[in-house]
Amino acid sequence: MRYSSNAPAIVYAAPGTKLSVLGAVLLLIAGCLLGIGHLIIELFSPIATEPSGVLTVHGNYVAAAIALGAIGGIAVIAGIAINSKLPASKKLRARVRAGIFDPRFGNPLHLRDGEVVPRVVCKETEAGRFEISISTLSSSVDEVAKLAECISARLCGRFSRYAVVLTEADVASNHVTFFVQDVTLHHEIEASSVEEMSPPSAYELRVQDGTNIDLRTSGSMLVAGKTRSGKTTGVIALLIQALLSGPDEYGSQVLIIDPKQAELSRLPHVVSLRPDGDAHAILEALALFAESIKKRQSVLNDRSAETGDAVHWWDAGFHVSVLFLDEYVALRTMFPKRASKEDPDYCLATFDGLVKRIVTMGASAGCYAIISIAEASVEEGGLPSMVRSACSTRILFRPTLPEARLIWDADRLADLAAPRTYGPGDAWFSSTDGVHDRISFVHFPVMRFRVYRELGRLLDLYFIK
Ligand SMILES: Nc1ncnc2c1ncn2[C@@H]1O[C@H](COP(=O)(O)OP(=O)(O)OP(=O)(O)O)[C@@H](O)[C@H]1O
Repeated sequence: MRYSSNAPAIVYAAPGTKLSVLGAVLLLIAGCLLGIGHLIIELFSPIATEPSGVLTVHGNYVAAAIALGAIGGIAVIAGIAINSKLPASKKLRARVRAGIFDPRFGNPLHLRDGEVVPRVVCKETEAGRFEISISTLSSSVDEVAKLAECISARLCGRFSRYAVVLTEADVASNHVTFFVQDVTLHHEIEASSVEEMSPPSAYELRVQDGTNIDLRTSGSMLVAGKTRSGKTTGVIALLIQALLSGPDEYGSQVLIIDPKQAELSRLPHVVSLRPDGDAHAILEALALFAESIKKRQSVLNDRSAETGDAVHWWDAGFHVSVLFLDEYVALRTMFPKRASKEDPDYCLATFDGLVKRIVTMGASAGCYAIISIAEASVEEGGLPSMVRSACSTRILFRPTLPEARLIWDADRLADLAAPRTYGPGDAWFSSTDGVHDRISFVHFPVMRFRVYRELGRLLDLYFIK
């Protein structure tokens, strides 16, 4: 199809609308024919020498009007029926095409007369989510990507709750995909008791309805966000799920390290700094966690040798083992940069070495670190690039684009649609599980029970077992 600056609006309408308009035109013509037939009778019957001839002509007009009226009526009804049965994706496609190509809406792609109009494909990926793909046939990727606002502006009426949340160009720059979703639809989990937080399986952690972290295909997690963004509550939602799985016989742990000496550090089995700032206990706990990875891996290796095939932790009856390092950047500053002769292991290098071992080696033995940083906008050097790249699940609470740039590569963010105003528990999330590789919006569980008390109770139960 080619662009025309004089094209009438109907050209870009949905097929049902086109049929209804055609039906309406036929009805109009039928009305005119009836009128003409009536006029013929009125004007010519008094003066005609052969009245039967006038009646025949009138009869022909009436017959034509009835035929056209019937066809027109059927076309109008069929058009309405087609429109009502049309899938939402097709309706959205028609609306977007009109918004982009109908000259009345301003020709945002600056197409010239006779130019081929880009192909628009729209599919509904799940309830309340659509992907609109527009080819870069006659315009550059940048020009097409700028259509996000124009598309959002066309999302009115039944699509008024929808917005473009992400724009992404394909690798070959052949088309740009706009991710449109119902921004009022809530997928969040609301749990009124801790039991409702049970994980769906031994290797999955629930984030929201339809979004789980699949630990089989992802590694350690990086969690960032400003203070009061819901970061700690979000991590607790994950820890509770690990605790509800219970310990296994292979040395699984739920180890919480909280250097802030805040609410978390008051819970049982949480490792914190000594009041004088000494962090030996933290290094010891990390060393034990790293040691447990070795032991678990050797169990898996023995099983693999026995069966002659790779045995995964989730097949071997292991439960997930989690290390939560709260305020990671602040925690690093607690360790001396240089060790003393008397205590050669007490230094930042030892801490970094242990964290590196855990995040790089842990996943294959079912051991995952959750590393939280208070602000994503940490100075360079605060968040070692090794940690950033090793953490394959990344979560940013109450995100802003400048913060997101420190968590994700710029090319993955360039296409994120204008950020909205986010509240506590709102986050951008990505994971390397093949499903959530693209950054998406999530809301972490709303837990309507005494979270810290339940966390403490579950920690006690976990370590008693
Ligand atoms: N998933 C959620 N949904 C709705 N509100 C939430 C959610 N998580 C947290 N909140 C609200 O946000 C407040 C701050 O949460 P939280 O303490 O987890 O933030 P934080 O980022 O860890 O802050 P800080 O760094 O100060 O500890 C909570 O008191 C709660 O009211």
